[in-house]
Amino acid sequence: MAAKNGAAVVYDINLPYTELTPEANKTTKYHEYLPTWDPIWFEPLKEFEFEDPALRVQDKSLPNLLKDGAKVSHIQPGLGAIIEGVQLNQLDAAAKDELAYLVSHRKVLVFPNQDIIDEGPAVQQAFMDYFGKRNYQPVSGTVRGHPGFHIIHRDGNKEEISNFLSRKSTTTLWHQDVSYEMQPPGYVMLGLLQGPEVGGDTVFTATDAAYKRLSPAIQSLLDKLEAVHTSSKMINHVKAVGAWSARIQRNVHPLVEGPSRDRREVHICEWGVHQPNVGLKESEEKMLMDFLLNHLMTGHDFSGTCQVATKSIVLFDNRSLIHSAIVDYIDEDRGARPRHIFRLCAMAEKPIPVKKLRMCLEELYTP
Ligand SMILES: O=C(O)CCC(=O)C(=O)O
Ligand SMILES: [Fe+2]
Repeated sequence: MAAKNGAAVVYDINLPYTELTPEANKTTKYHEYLPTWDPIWFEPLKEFEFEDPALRVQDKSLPNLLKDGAKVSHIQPGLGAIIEGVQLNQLDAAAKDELAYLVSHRKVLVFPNQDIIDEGPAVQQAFMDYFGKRNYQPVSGTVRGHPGFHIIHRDGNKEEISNFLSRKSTTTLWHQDVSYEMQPPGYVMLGLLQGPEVGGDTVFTATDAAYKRLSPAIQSLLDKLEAVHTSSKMINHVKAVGAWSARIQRNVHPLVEGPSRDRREVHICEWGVHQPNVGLKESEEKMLMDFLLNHLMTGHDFSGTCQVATKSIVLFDNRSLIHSAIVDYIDEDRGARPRHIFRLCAMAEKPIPVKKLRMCLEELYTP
């Protein structure tokens, strides 16, 4: 097999689509997007060049993106915006650069009623390829023929949800997407194919704002630390549900990092904030993690909720946020009401040890 940088090699073995109950089979609207678990080998990634499209923008009034009729409503003063009157499938290169600029400044944008939702996986993947190197996640169900897609489909899923809640007191799982890659995703797209009328929202917390709130003493301690990011827990989950997965990814990133932009963000992984050179002890590491997680999760002045209605596209900057799905659309008898979402990630720069907090709570069952 020729070693290509991060390429996906799809074997000629088509496993059946995720099995649905007859009821879920009827309610599912986008069968083409049901998760498939065909064996795919992902070549390890080598370092690659990344140029952030946001850095090409000169005119900060964003005239190519925000034309007449576009409406920008902030979700929270420092975070998030709902953009109406813009169709993502109509954007040219200059407008996409401005989109990247707006995403990286507001951190998360919601675009309701997007026609691109119905244009198929090839069009959606091509759109996201503009924003960085395509990500193949080695541990998730994907769209057959389009291994860049990561799919979450819930309809019923009674056993999975009750197993999960037998160990956890909430469905909230704060994380950063695919942070175990050497060059983790920057721009990320979520597309809601089908969702409940109420609920199924996504919460976001800004890790640069969280860092700024800390005292200089704590900041300078965090500045010296690194965190281990690994896909091993997700792979264990994937194996537990009987699926196939290709490789464990593990990378060590600075805990606090700063991109070529002007802010500091914290990047943490739940199962490791340690730096052998600094030599934190286990109890110190635990104390620090508990403190940071609590700080990030309870900082409602730098977090917000996005209402993600059917046919919405959400774009967020994975470098300066952590986020969580909210699985609150569960009926006692049936389990989850239908919710079907795809995620596409565009990988960005290698985290560099300057000033931002990379946070990942990836004890996840899916992402
Ligand atoms: O379902 C959502 O709202 C978010 C999903 C997510 O965080 C992920 O797939 O990584
Ligand atoms: Fe995620």
